Amino acid sequence: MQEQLDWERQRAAYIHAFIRTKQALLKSKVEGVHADERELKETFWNDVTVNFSTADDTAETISSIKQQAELLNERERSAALIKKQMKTLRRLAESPYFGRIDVKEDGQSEIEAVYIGIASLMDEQEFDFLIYDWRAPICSLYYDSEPGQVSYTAPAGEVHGELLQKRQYLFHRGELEAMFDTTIAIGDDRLRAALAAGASTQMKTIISTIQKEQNEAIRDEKSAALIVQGVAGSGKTSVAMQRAAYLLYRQRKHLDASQLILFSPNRLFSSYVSTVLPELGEENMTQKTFGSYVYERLGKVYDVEDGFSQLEYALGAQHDKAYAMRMMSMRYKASARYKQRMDDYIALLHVSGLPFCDLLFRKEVLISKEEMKHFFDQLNKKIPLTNRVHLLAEWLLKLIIQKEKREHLNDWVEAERELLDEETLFYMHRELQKQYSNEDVFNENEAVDHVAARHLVKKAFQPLRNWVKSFQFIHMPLLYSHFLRSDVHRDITDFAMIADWTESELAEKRIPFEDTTPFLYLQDAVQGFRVDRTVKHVFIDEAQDYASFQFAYLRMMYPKANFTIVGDSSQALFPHVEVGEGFQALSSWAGSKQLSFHKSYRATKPLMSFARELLPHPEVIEPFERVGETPLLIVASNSDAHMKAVRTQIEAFSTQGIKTVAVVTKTVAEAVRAHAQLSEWHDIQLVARDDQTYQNGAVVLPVYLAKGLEFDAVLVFDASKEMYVSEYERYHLYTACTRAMNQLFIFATVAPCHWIAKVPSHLYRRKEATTPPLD
Ligand SMILES: Nc1ncnc2c1ncn2[C@@H]1O[C@H](COP(=O)(O)OP(=O)(O)OP(=O)(O)O)[C@@H](O)[C@H]1O
Repeated sequence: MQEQLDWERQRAAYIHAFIRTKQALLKSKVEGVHADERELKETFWNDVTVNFSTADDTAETISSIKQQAELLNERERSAALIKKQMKTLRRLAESPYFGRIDVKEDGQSEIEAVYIGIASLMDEQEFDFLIYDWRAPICSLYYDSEPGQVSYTAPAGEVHGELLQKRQYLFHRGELEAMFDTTIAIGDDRLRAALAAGASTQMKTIISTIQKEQNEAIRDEKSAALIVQGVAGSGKTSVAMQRAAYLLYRQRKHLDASQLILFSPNRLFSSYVSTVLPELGEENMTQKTFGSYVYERLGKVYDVEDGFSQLEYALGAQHDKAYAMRMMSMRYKASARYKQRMDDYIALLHVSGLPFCDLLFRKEVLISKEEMKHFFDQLNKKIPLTNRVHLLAEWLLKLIIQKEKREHLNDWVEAERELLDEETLFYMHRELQKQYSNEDVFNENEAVDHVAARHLVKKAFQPLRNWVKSFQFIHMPLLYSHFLRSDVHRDITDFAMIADWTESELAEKRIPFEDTTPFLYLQDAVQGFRVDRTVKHVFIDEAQDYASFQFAYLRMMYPKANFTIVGDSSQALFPHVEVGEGFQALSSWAGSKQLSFHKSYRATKPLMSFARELLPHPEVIEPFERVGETPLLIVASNSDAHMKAVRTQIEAFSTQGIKTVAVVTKTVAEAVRAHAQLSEWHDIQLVARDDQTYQNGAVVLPVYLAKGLEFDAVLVFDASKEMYVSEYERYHLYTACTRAMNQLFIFATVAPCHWIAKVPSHLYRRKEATTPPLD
């Protein structure tokens, strides 16, 4: 083995030297391009013949400017390309490869040693790949296969052969530190080492330790929708991110990062994953949250409730007398049944027509809703509904122009003209003088009056044009309530109450979160769907929190896109989604492929063995073998003792130098209260909104903002008896516990909730905390 290690060290040194030479070459190349660029900029006008005397001269001038600009652009593009190559080389210099497979293809006499790294490195003179990009087809064998007969799919078809050996390498600052031969997939030791390095506030890449089941998801190129149901910590987000990098590499001729979009659960999460693609040498993709998308579309006109406010209500407003009704409203409106009923309703709109709003100008009706209805109804009903709406908009805009022309004679114009300030009048004079500078006869004052009147009328009419262009002449709240009042909902108990409540919200221009997607859908159905055909791939993370209605909507909005949808039903946090309902709906998508991940990598074995017992079917989760301490349940005799115990633990973590510590609460209100008390003693951050960022250290946050993230240590702030009661609060508790990588502490006053009480006692330690002496 020593002999082989020496040989590998020599090769590593050779590769290192090769990279250095290449770096030097690129450095001088980029300097040359920059020098060219500078010279081009300095001499730009020397090489352009500027002559505007005749049309031909002008055309020639423009063409020569264009030519120069193109030259400059070309230099800038080459400089950018070289810089990208230099960046890749810098990464390779640090750790050139992490794996090697020896493959003998059928029909070939030679054994090829394939070294695998973050990017490929080629010796162009020898036509030799010194390093293969991990995304190259042959590298699939590294992740999937054990030594023996193997095959992989190459662009030209299936390749068969024998895998003779698999080796892993550890580099530190460019130096080969260790290597291991392995017969199984990717050695557990390497993975354990990666996980033991602990949590960080930016997600890490996993390319050197991708597991077989993960590799299948990353490399799938056939499915129109790849759906991954995976337990907590099974690598769903990691897979989604490496898959994006994989697709960008494999389809690089016709796919770039701007055509990829990721729907993430919140902005904290967006920032957590934002470094993965750049680290893999790719541009970042666009990231959105569903809430931000809805806000973009409806937020200008309506007060749109966000998902987190809805959740806070669901978790904390049980005393509200409308609570049961609201919860029912959330579930029903998110369901596939509700969408189907809305589709049926929309299909009839071309006959039943639409409700309109009066167009008001200075508090008076300029065009009445009856006039609109009259125009709309006399249009041929065979014309699609959205086209008729557009025809009505055109007609309204024409009427507005006509009315605008007559408006300057009205008294208000005269009155407002008197109020125009000096500066505006001065500019009007100047404009007029410019316009009429060659004319002899010119009554300037009269002309200014005229211009001022036109200016005032135009300004006053502009909002009317915008109103029409944004289709506000359709009374959307009324249309939505017509749908609520239609008798298709008769099988829903007490639906009249839901309809009354929704109408009263809409009357105040408020849209409850559960109504946002249906409302948008109905609005788009009459105004025309604003689909985005440029997006080629949509990634949806934490998909368990999407209702089937939301999935259906997104699918329609991105008609040219394939989908990668990852989630875990056991982490369903949102009350509007019936657990598993959204996922079930996905199975009917044409061309979809479903994969399940059962192995959980994030937490140590004792932590995951405990957390899975919180679920109805713990057996489906397979914890990864990694040693650690069992969770500690601390039951305090009263709230003072409870607080003291939490404080003591945070202090202990700080002394131990643990970098990421999260105090996880059920709601934001609880987080604010906890933070108020803890911050008297510790330097601790509060994350109460999804636009806040988190650096290292201790943080208090509600579970729905912690979802998707991970921490070295997690303290479940309060898991007392009355805190986690219902079935879906059970999933909140599970989500909170599964954020921990290495240490988990659960606090309760008097008694823990029954979800914890039913966990077998050998899976955790228990400690009592009594009233502390006064500080
Ligand atoms: N193959 C792997 N190699 C190294 N680390 C991995 C691998 N798979 C997962 N991990 C690590 O496990 C942790 C959990 O991964 P990730 O966040 O992708 O899981 P998830 O399924 O999205 O989790 P959750 O649903 O609980 O948020 C991360 O630290 C990730 O780096």
